[in-house]
Amino acid sequence: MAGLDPVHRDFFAGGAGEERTVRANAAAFDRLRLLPRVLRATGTPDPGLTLLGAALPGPVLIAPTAFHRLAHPDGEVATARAARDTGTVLTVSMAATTPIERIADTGARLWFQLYPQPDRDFTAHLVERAEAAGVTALVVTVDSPVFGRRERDLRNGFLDLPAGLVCENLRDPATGRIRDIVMDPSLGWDDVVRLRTTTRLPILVKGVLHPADAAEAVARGLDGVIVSNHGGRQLDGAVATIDALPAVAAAVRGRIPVLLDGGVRRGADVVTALARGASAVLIGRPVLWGLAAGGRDGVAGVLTELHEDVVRVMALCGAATLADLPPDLVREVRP
Ligand SMILES: Cc1cc2nc3c(=O)[nH]c(=O)nc-3n(C[C@H](O)[C@H](O)[C@H](O)COP(=O)(O)O)c2cc1C
Ligand SMILES: CCCCCCC(=O)C(=O)O
Repeated sequence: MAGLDPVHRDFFAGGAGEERTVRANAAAFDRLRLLPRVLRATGTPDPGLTLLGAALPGPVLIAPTAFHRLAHPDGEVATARAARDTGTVLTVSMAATTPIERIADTGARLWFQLYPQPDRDFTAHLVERAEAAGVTALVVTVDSPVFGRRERDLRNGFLDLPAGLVCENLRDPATGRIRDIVMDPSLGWDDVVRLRTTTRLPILVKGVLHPADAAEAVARGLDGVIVSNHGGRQLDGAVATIDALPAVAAAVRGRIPVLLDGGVRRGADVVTALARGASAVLIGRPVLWGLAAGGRDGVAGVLTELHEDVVRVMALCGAATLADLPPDLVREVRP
């Protein structure tokens, strides 16, 4: 990407270990094909949906990604303006480089992603701050008991943000200092459920791949699961998300929304994920590339093109609405 420091580009593009899971997310979509229906007189398809009580124009949301000001000086504010102007949700990373209040000032619909910290009081403060800023859901990332081994970053010596950039939402209210993010290997289901004592926001768990964990999320009264392997940045060798999705959807049986991220790049990928049981999808890196290329306009361009592609693919599959995307629309082919 022109203008993007190669070290930062590697941070955005890279994954853990051999990057097998980064590649697997895309390769798994490549093994799936659509079996379209014809002569359904659909007219122009409507990809709108209601998710956690909110009407959205389409099923593509923005996944939480760290450090947007590495991609563009306007950082998360630019991303939020694009989300607002296209009507989608921006999931703000806990590792955002802009205070949540400034992001919320754009008027975008926001969710807030959280790594629960071992300091439970600080975690409660973070959640209260995000809720006060106006976010409408909490996304708890559960695939990171430890930090993945990101070999590009190790090779590049990328350990710290450049001078002037910090994780603005990690400011300690008592000292004014920025705290480090701690990946907590002692985190358990009880800790996630306990967040209910701090917030009335719906809680989604992000990073679920096993159907038994999805069933546990339902049993624990959580509000949604996001099938995710963190874009291949945590467990290298983890299953591709589109391969994990059908069993997760079967375990959840429609009781709470199932979302998916990882390798979604085209309208056909979105339609494939919805036919396999997702209510909606999220995209990570494409937003960062749009942001690096053109700030707000670059992100809006990525979101608009993908939205239009979803509508086109729905038309070509004979689907008038998202309810017209049954599992038998998707066929697996040999590699
Ligand atoms: C540069 C980068 C930073 C990320 N930061 C976070 C984060 O702070 N919190 C989180 O839960 N996931 C984070 N993720 C994972 C994304 O939310 C998402 O799961 C992944 O990017 C989806 O895959 P895709 O990039 O192929 O669309 C990050 C991903 C990337 C590429
Ligand atoms: C120690 C900083 C943690 C930032 C985490 C961002 C993230 O999740 C990623 O995948 O990168």
